[in-house]
Amino acid sequence: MHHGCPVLVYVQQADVFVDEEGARRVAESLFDKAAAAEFGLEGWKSLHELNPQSASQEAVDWVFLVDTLNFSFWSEREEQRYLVKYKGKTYSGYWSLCAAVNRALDEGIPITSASYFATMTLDQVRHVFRSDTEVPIPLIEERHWVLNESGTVLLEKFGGSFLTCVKMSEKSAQKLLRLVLENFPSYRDEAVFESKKVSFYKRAQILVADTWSVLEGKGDGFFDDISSLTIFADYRIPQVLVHLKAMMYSEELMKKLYEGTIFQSGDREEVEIRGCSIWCCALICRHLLQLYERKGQDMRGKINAVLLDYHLWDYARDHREEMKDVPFHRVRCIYY
Ligand SMILES: Nc1nc2c(c(CN[C@H]3C=C[C@H](O)[C@@H]3O)cn2[C@@H]2O[C@H](COP(=O)(O)O)[C@@H](O)[C@H]2O)c(=O)[nH]1
Repeated sequence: MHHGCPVLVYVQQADVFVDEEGARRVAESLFDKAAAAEFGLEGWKSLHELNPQSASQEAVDWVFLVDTLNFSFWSEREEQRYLVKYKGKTYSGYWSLCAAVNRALDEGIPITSASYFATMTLDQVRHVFRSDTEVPIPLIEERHWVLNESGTVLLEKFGGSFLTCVKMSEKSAQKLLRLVLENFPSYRDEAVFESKKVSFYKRAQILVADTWSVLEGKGDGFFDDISSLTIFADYRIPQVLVHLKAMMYSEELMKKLYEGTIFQSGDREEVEIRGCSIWCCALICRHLLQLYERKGQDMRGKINAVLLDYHLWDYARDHREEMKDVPFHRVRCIYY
C-alpha cells in the first residue's frame, strides 16, 4: 500500500444555494395567481402605463431602445437616486428610464428612431435622460456609446427598425436571440465560471420577451419557442428569490452584500448568484406546471420563465419595504 501524501483537492466554497423545498413552496403560493389574466401576456400592457399600448412598428422600436439601455439603475445610497418626473408622477429605477423616453417623445425628440440615436451626441443623451434630482442616470457615457453603436447597426443591417430583425427570426425566439447577439455587441452578457464559458444574455432575452409582449404574442410576435427563454438574471430577481426563501446566500456573501461590496462582472459570487437564480426559477416553473398537470390542466402556453420573471420582478417592485433586509448584489455594468 503506497501512502503518498494526500492530494489536497481545492474545492471552491459555494456561496449561493437553491432550496428545492423553498422553490416548491413559491410555486404553490403562485398557483392561483398563475391562472389570472395579469400573470399572462396581457399584464405587460395592462399593469404598466409607461409601456406602449399599441403593437405598431414604433412600439417595437420603443422596446428596442429601452432594452438597449435597460441596465444599472441602482444607486450607491438609496436616499440619493436618479428620478424622473413624468405626467405628475415620479419614477425610479427601470421606470425612470421609460419615463425619460416618453418625456422625450412628448417633447418631439425622435429618441426611438435609429436615425436619431445612431448619431446622438453625449450632450443630447444627457438632455434626454436628465434627472429630476441632483443624481444623474448611472453610466451616461456607456449609454451614449451603446445608443450610437446599436443605432448604426440597425441602420446598416436592418433598414433602421428592429421589426426587420424580428421578421428575419421566422417566429423563433432562439433565432431572434442569435440575431441580436451576432449583431449587437453590447448584448453579449457572458462569463467564465470554473474555466467554463457561461452566458446569461439578460438584455438579449428580455428584448425578445418584451418584443413578444408588445406584439401581444401575435403575427410577427408569435414565437413557437418562447418558453425556451430563461428568466432575466438582473439584480432584483435574486433579491426576491432570497426574500421568498427559494435561494440562500452563505454568511460570508451576506456580509459582503451588507457592506455594499461592489463586484465586477464575472466575479465568482456574481456568476453564482445569477446562475442559481436562473436554475431556481426553472424549478419554480417546473413545479407550477406539475401542480396544474395534476389538475389535468396543461398550462405550458401560460406559464413560462418569461411570465414568472415579469411576475417576480413586479412583486419585487411592489414589496420594496418588506424586502429591505435582503441586499441585492451591486455590479456597475451595461448587462443588467
Ligand atoms: N428580471 C427582470 N429584470 C428587469 C425587468 C425590467 C423591466 N421589465 C418590465 C417591463 C415590462 C414588464 O412588464 C416588466 O415588468 C427591468 N429589469 C432590470 O431590473 C433592474 C432595475 O430594477 P429596479 O431598480 O427595481 O427598477 C435592472 O437590472 C433592470 O435591467 C424585468 O421584467 N425582469
